[in-house]
Amino acid sequence: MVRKHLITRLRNLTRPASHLHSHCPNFLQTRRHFSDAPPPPASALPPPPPASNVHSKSSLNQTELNKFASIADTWWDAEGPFKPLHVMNPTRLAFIRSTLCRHFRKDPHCTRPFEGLKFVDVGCGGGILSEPLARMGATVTGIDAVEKNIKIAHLHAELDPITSSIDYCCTTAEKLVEEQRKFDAVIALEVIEHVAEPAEFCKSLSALTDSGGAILISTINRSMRAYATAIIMAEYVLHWLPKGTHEWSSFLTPEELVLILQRSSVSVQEMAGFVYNPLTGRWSLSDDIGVNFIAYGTKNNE
Ligand SMILES: C[S@@+](CC[C@H](N)C(=O)[O-])C[C@H]1O[C@@H](n2cnc3c(N)ncnc32)[C@H](O)[C@@H]1O
Ligand SMILES: [Mg+2]
Repeated sequence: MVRKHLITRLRNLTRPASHLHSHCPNFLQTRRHFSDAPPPPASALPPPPPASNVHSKSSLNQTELNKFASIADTWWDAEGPFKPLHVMNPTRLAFIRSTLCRHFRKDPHCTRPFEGLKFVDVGCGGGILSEPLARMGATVTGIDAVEKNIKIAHLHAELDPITSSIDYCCTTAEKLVEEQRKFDAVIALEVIEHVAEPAEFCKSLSALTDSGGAILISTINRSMRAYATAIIMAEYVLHWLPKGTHEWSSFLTPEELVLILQRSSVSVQEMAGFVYNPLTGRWSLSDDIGVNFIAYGTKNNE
């Protein structure tokens, strides 16, 4: 049901941008289905650069990286600043399992459905997503721009023979592109709102994806509700996250993410929201993409 709604919305969204602009003058208004924030000016998205531009700009935003470096030793403290990611993990893994099993025609009920597939976890932090992916059989490369994160991730993964196979490296997506690395699935959860150039970052993620491969990105919608819940509530009232973790202006709306990915040769096939139930303390998948959301896309044939 959730999936049906979103797939119908996505059919409209994933038509070429030029088509939307020329035949659907109300496009910016229809965005309000997804976001209650005022629409950005039409110039908010830069025009696509020429195809010959092979050198991506750096995705590094040193202010953001400093924030993560300062709390790196708390990655595996389930009650620490990364508690929200730990609590969200089963829900986001459910989405990843279901979309990638369909994508790669794997049995979602088997214990190691991703056996034989190469995944890269971009902005892996301490490895809280990389580890379960490895347990599900994937050959995982985890990369992060913060050296301390990679050290923690490596030390933790060493505790278990299955996760000790994860290849952790302190680097960036654009550097892996320069090394001509390719993966079956490229996953970047809760990273894009912390990078310097989201559109360039998506181009790098796309370049890392093998033809026929898949991309998964999760982030926070630039909506008023996200400002109220993901920033005011989470940082200033409930103290789930350190104050200043997120900049509202760095969030992308689902529509912007779809367009940026489209310009990077990635077609978004499905989106889902993550919603928090304060009574159970659990997250679940929803068609409400007004705050936290995840997108699954496929690399177009070039
Ligand atoms: C909120 S954490 C998400 C961690 C992990 N993806 C997860 O969801 O469990 C964001 C991570 O992205 C990393 N990061 C930020 N900018 C990056 C960049 N340009 N390239 C690689 N990693 C980056 C940070 O160091 C941090 O570990
Ligand atoms: Mg974040």
